[in-house]
Order: sequence, then C-alpha cells, then structure tokens
Amino acid sequence: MVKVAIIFHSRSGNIFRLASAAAAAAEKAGAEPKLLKVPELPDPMVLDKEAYAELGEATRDIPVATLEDLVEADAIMIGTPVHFGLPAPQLLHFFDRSGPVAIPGKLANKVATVFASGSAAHAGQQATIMAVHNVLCHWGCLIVPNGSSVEVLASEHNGSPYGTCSISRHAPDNVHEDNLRAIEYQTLRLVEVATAYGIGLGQTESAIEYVDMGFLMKKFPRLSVD
Ligand SMILES: Cc1cc2nc3c(=O)[nH]c(=O)nc-3n(C[C@H](O)[C@H](O)[C@H](O)COP(=O)(O)O)c2cc1C
Repeated sequence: MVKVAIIFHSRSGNIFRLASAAAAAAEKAGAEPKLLKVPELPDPMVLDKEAYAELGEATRDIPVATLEDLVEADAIMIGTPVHFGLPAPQLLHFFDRSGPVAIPGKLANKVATVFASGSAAHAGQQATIMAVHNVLCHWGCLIVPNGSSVEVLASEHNGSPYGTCSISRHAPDNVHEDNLRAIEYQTLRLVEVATAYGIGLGQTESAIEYVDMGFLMKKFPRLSVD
C-alpha cells in the first residue's frame, strides 16, 4: 500500500480543504494517506484572524510533520498558500530542517507533487509550485506534475500543468469544485505513479550507493545540520 504524506500549511482553510480532498482521494485509490501540518512560526502574518482561529481549531488534532514522516512515505504531497510568489515561510522553515534526511539520500526516489492557493489569478501559484519543485530536486524526488491531458484540467477554474491551483479571493475555505476535481486527479496520478515506480524499484537491483552523514562530516568537519 502506497504511503502518502500530505504536508501542508494553511491559515484560512483553502489549502486545508485541498489537502483534505487529497487525503480522501488517496484513501479511495487504496493508498494510506497521512495529513500533516508544518509547525507555525512566531508572529505569523495573518490577514483574516477569525478564519485563522477557526482553522486552528479544525486542525488541532492533525499531527505536526516530522522528518521521519518524510522518510516513511512513498509519495509526498506539499500544499502551500502563495506568499509574494513564494511558498509559505512555515514550509520553507520545514524544508530548511530536512538536511539530516535529505543529505544522506533518504528522500531519494520518493515521488512528489505540489499544490497551491493564492488570492488572485496570475499572482504566483505556478511560481510557488515550481519553487517547491526546487526543493524536491534537492531531495532527489521524482516530480509528478499534473500535465494537461485530462478533461478536468480544461475546466474554467483549472488549467495549471504544474499542480492544482485555487484562487481564494482572500475568502476562507473558498475552493472551487473544479479545483477539488483537479486535486483528486493529481492524487490519483501520484498514487498510480508511486505504485508502478515502487514495483519497478523492487525489481531493480540498484548499483547506486548513497553517501551517509559520516561521509559529509568528514568532508565538511564544521558542518552541523541537526
Ligand atoms: C504574506 C502574504 C502574502 C501573500 N501573497 C500572495 C501572492 O503573492 N499572490 C496571491 O495570489 N496571494 C497571496 N496571498 C494570499 C494567500 O495566498 C491566499 O489567501 C491563499 O488562498 C491562502 O490560503 P489558505 O486559506 O490555505 O491560507 C498572500 C497572503 C499572505 C498572508
């Protein structure tokens, strides 16, 4: 069974709505989803305090993502609001702490995909998704984008080949039905690719030897990443 870690940050519920739909779609596809939030930062920029407080209640019992969650997953989904054309700083902070598992290649060969929510059209969703793709390259993951060859992506509110995008207009929990269909497709595609790839990997005797932290500490004796 494919283990899917759905790691997200949300402050007014749009990404949480997409992440929850992804979890339901993964389960329907026979995978094992784990919905995980990244830790909040001190003094976050909150535009809608009421929505932020309500979301805090709604996500209270969702576990905080750990590096072990990344290592255990076969497939990774990252969901982020757009912040000035970039991923939310809470996710960037989480990525910054991933060295102990990323450097020794423990995230290599995961399949991964990204989705985003912004307040307006053409305001950074795709740049944000591609910024997270940079991190996935460093982790050695296989990026699974949406492409553009399924009908749902041609609907009025979809169209991004990079990953599902929603436009909230600064309203909380304002995800269009088209976007929910897109994230269902994105999740199903991720699970299918992870399944096929996992079978292939299991049948392949790898000649690759990944370095461990000891190798790096010898090379860079002053380095400390924990
Ligand atoms: C600091 C900050 C910067 C933002 N920058 C952008 C932006 O560049 N483009 C955009 O479309 N929305 C921007 N937004 C709006 C959010 O991305 C948007 O409301 C999103 O739907 C929130 O998702 P959430 O409900 O999951 O928190 C910004 C919000 C904040 C707090």
